[in-house]
Amino acid sequence: MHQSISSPVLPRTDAARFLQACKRQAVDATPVWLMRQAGRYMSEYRALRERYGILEIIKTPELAAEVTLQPMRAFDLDAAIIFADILPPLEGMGLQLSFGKGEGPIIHNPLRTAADVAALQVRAPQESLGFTLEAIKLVRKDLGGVPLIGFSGAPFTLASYAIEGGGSRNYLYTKGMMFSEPTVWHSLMEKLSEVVGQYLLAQAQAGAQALQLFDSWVGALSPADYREYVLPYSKRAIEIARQGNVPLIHFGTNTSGMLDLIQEAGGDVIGVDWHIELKRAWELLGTNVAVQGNLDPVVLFAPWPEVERRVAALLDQVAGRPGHIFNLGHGILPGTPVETIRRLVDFVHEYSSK
Ligand SMILES: Cc1c2[nH]c(c1CCC(=O)O)Cc1[nH]c(c(CCC(=O)O)c1C)Cc1[nH]c(c(CCC(=O)O)c1C)Cc1[nH]c(c(C)c1CCC(=O)O)C2
Repeated sequence: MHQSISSPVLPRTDAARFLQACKRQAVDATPVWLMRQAGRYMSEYRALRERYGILEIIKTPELAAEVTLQPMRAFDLDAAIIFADILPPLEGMGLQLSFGKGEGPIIHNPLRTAADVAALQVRAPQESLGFTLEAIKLVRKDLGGVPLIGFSGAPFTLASYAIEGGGSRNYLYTKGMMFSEPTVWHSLMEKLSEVVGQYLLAQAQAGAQALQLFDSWVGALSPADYREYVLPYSKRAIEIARQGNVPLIHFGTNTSGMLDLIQEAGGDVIGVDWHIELKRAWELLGTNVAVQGNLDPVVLFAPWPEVERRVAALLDQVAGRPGHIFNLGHGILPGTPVETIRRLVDFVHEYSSK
């Protein structure tokens, strides 16, 4: 790979802010980063995607590092997130993954039987996911002190892709295994919690200064099912990751009815979506955690004055309480205007520092 592909990021922001907020310390301005901040809404990303597939980018550390830096050069963000995806750990376990054109991820040999689960391998992340660990080391050199977030899918969300074979609306096969074959389910979740925990820990050891666990689809479960079939495994993964001694953000969507359980599973920061007022979420969670969120990503398609009004209202809800990290409630959508992102990041800093 040619060296000149990545140029360093000049830190404009106060590099300490994001990690201070994770620890609920006072900050000069609310830190902001955005889930899926590298991606198709940026022309720089689309240009690289014309030449390389998404898995090719993820598995080439120089390219993954470059894509990680693209939004950092364009916006005054307070943290970078390593460019990867939640699904490659499943490849390491023996599942065949591809990204179909415009259809999202496909697992070609989904898990359906006890034998499928028994055949899954638990390999060391250094062996199966070394490319992301390498990308973390590369990108740290160019970040000028701005913190880098490593991440993993959570056991439930990974199980849902592994069992359904892709995205899903009703999780019939996933819940089918959970409800009808609980022994198989528990054995799968045991393996996944080990893989996820070790992967997060390895990312911290490679240089990630914070970690995020994405349990994107866990809101599909009832609180009772979460408690019985998921919580112990997310908790186990987080316990392993904690040996890395970096703050951990525990994120899910549609979790308003089980925030207490998400918190019980662990995390220094709880990520919430827009189905609950941020202030109310924080009241339910109590004073021992920081919060991240929670603007509806579709708001960013509105005219700027409307975006500004809503962002100000969100910041007002939690003003004066240390430990808020501004983010969307879920990932940036393709087609989001780049100029709105630029104004959003600057406005969060400006408004919250007054
Ligand atoms: C569920 C999930 C996935 N991947 C991820 C999640 C959890 C977060 C969430 O809930 O949104 C996480 C993810 N995926 C990607 C990142 C990169 C880091 C960042 O946030 O900038 C992160 C953090 C790159 C990606 N992962 C993917 C893209 C787009 C693919 C492309 O470039 O063609 C990117 C930038 C592909 C992907 N990957 C996944 C899907 C469903 C898809 C297809 C749908 C889509 O295109 O958005 C699985």
